[in-house]
Amino acid sequence: MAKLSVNINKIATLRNSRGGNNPDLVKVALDCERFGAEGITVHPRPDERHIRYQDVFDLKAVIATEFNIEGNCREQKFIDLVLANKPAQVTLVPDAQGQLTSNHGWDTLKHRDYLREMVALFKKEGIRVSIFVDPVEEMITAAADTGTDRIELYTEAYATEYAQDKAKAVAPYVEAAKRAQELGLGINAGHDLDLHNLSYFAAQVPALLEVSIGHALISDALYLGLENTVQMYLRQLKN
Ligand SMILES: CC(=O)[C@@H](O)[C@H](O)COP(=O)(O)O
Ligand SMILES: NCC(=O)COP(=O)(O)O
Repeated sequence: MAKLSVNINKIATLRNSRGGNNPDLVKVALDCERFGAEGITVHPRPDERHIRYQDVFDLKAVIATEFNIEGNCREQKFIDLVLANKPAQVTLVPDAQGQLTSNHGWDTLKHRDYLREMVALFKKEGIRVSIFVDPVEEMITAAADTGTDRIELYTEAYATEYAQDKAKAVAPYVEAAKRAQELGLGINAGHDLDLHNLSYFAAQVPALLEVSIGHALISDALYLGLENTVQMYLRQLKN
């Protein structure tokens, strides 16, 4: 069964909107672990609009499951942060500065030499490396040439097309995973996976090791916890 790594970026977004420590990011990470999550994912961005660099140190000190740090290794600050914390896994994502969210995988052909250098740097420190890629055969093949341990398949296209034709939506991911398997690469996946599209993806894509899920999971936590919470507030007003 693929592991679930919970991406807690959105908890930090909410916390930062008031400047205090509510919700408490570290507590949420520990709660996710207590409830069965097998990993915690964060994606610190250069503007620190959600995960702050200090959060990474605070999380690393306490979490017991797999810590996965995602980000763009073109930022020296990101490289230093990862090397200082030595997470179980670093996922290299080619986002531009100020980008709203991740929207494409690496061009592993164009950036093969650079990625090879980055992969070696992190692996030397005992950190597993995963490269974020679109489900395109040449990109998977060139990713293997970098020496990376794993790839993370960027699943936004699957999530968007799922409602219309799920078999067609998943087909490129199945092919990409087969190619990755042939090349000896581990397979992760993420972006816009949710309660509707996840089980089909996990059933169809061979050798899936890990999914990282944030936006939908945190949104669902609000929906599913809202009834209890409203009732608790109402109880406070009764006397
Ligand atoms: C790498 C990836 O797939 C993203 O989903 C990312 O981790 C989310 O980042 P934001 O929370 O900033 O949208
Ligand atoms: N790597 C993908 C991730 O961490 C979470 O993506 P999303 O569920 O927030 O779209």
